[in-house]
Amino acid sequence: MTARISLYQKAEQELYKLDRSVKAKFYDFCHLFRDNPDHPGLDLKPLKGDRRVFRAKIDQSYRALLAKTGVDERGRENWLVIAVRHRKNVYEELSVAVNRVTGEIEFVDLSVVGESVLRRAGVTLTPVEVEAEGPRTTPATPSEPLTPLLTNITAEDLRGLGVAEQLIDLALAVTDSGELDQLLSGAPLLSKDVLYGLAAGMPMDDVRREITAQVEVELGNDYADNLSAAVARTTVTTFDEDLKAAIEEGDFRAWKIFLHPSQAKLVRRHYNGPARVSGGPGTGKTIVALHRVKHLAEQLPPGSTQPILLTTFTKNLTTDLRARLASLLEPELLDRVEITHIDQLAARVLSENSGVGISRQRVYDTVALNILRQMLAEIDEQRWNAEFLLEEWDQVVLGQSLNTRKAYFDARRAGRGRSLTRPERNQVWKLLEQFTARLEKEGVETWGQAAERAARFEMERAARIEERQNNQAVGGGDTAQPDDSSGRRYLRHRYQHVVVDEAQDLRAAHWKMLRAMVPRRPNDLFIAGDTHQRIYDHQVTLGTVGINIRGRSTRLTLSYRTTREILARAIGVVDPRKVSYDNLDDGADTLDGYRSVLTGPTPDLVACQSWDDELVRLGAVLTSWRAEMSTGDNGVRRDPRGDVAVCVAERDMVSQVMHYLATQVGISCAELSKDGPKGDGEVHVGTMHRFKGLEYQKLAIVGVRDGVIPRTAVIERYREEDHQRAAREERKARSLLFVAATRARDTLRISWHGKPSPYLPL
Ligand SMILES: Nc1ncnc2c1ncn2[C@@H]1O[C@H](COP(=O)(O)OP(=O)(O)OP(=O)(O)O)[C@@H](O)[C@H]1O
Repeated sequence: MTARISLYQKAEQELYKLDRSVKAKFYDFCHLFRDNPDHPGLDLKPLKGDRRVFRAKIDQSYRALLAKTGVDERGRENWLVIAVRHRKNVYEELSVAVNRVTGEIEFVDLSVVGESVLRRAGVTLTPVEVEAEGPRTTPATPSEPLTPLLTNITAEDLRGLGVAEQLIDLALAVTDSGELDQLLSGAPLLSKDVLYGLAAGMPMDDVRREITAQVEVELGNDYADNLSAAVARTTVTTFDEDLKAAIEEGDFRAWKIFLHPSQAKLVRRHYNGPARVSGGPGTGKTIVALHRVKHLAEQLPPGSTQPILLTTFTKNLTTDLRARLASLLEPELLDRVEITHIDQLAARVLSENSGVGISRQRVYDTVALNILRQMLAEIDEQRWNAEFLLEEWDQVVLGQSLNTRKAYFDARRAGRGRSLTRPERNQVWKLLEQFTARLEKEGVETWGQAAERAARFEMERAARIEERQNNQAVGGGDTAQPDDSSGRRYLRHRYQHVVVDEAQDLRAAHWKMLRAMVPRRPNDLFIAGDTHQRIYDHQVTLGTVGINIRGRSTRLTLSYRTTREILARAIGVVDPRKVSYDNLDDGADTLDGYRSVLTGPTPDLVACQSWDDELVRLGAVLTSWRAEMSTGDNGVRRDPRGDVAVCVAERDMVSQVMHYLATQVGISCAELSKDGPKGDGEVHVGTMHRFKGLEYQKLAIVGVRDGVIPRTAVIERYREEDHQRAAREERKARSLLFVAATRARDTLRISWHGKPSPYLPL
């Protein structure tokens, strides 16, 4: 009799942690088991508690726990490996169940539960093998008058929210977060999410709406006994296709195979229009966006016309997205996707339309600001300062595509701080006309201007497409006629689907351009972003640029990247009690319920005497990190290249840090540029802006002092003349530090000299 083997997600995670030699033996075990589950060497036996669960021998010390989930049409038995563990941690009471909310197979690992909790809940565990440790726990004793961690919650509540049956009494017996951690380290995902949510103070209704309802499916009456149907609903790795690779590649492959149910639901959902996913750093927004692209690509017919656009704000992130997508998609599916960063896309639209406009060198706002300053000095303009005018131009004039003075007089200036009288608007308009003429004369345009022009071209095209479709509907011509405006493209929408990552930083013009590039129909735009991480000045209400996400917004709350210790401090930086964040629409976004299941060392917050002192201490820490990381599991040496980074608060510090580390400490560095790391130096060094979207195992942030984070001089100046602008600058500085701090996976160290930044949670 042959068998088919699949692997439960939890079991796969357990495997990652085992010694290489045990992994190899497990692989051999699977081969043997597939050929003949009754092979005497495997010693397959049911447990006494749940007779659907069997144990089998991998080697002298390790056992596999398996559930027989059915027999296929060829008479082959289907087995699911639910756990791989040392024999002393195999107990007769272990069981599998089908979750009443998700309909998925669940295995509750009671072997990790703390003694005191087992005792309070009156649970006894009997080791399967005689020579293993004696029974765990004694019956409940009444002498522990401890207050439960979860109060005002009943067993029935937990059951309704989808907590695994075996965990309910135990969860109610837990008295502190340490016990909860221990209990949940072996728990099914939904139970983990629900219980962590409740423990973090999420109201029950929110847990039901944001966690349980997200993964709920309709189940028939016999769901509890039908393991075969339950396996079909559960994400598993099959032995034939993925198992070897999964074992060999370890955790790095996890996200490619297992999406959290709340992530998977977003990936596969049918949306009647634009949809948005939000969530704190590391909650998997990018992963969801990548899987969404895969899902959309799979629905499309073959071809290489790239009907899906995956775009993001910065150039270096497209490199990362491209690499991740290439590892997720077959080449033929990859051919259906274009990956371009948003400015590059705008530039392409402009070059395709170059016959219509003039081509100018594109410059950053800092260059434009200098030109404007110079112009104001030349004409001796004292009433308006350059920063205010540039912002007014970028946000109001360009932001709303205002082409005439009349339009500017009528324009809404919401969020701009001070109001302007009609004569003042007249003055401002005149100065801005002079300024744009000056830019033109110098042969330059800002990226904001370029985006605006590109949006206009695309909107005009969209209008022509619509017109032609209307004509066609009443008996007119073909929609695939050449479009004269570019001469290179046909008159149809560029894309069928657009997926956007880091959405919080896009400009209004970018959104208008994207909106025009894709027809208005289901699944047109999928938008991932977190407004707590907005580090540029572009705040957009999507509704005003024709993108309606109402009723199609979902928030992810579980961080996969950052430890709980790091999150706790990072949340203090954005301080949701003091600062409010938008939801890319008219409402507010929050980080409520944002949590991590990972734990690690408490971040180091280090006060230094001077910048030199900061450098010396940084060098010492990096040296110790290198030593620690170079010796991996089992003493095998490992190259920590690219896993450690130094993030600096001021531009000048990049070269200073790199020079110091290279010459005084002997650590080679790679500067994080707009295109990603330059060279293959061991430690990446860059400014906070460059860290957007990236992650590192260990991260040091240096120079986090008052006056720099935030730039007090700039803020004080604004505070006098433009209150809202000052508040915006402060919020941006908080977000910058928040983005930087949440790039660390395991270890975070923040240092400063002089007075620390007021945003540091000291
Ligand atoms: N289902 C999953 N299984 C395993 N790992 C995951 C999963 N989802 C996300 N991750 C991991 O968590 C980390 C963060 O994911 P991702 O970059 O998608 O988060 P994000 O929400 O886009 O973060 P940020 O807002 O900080 O850019 C990555 O290392 C990713 O591989």
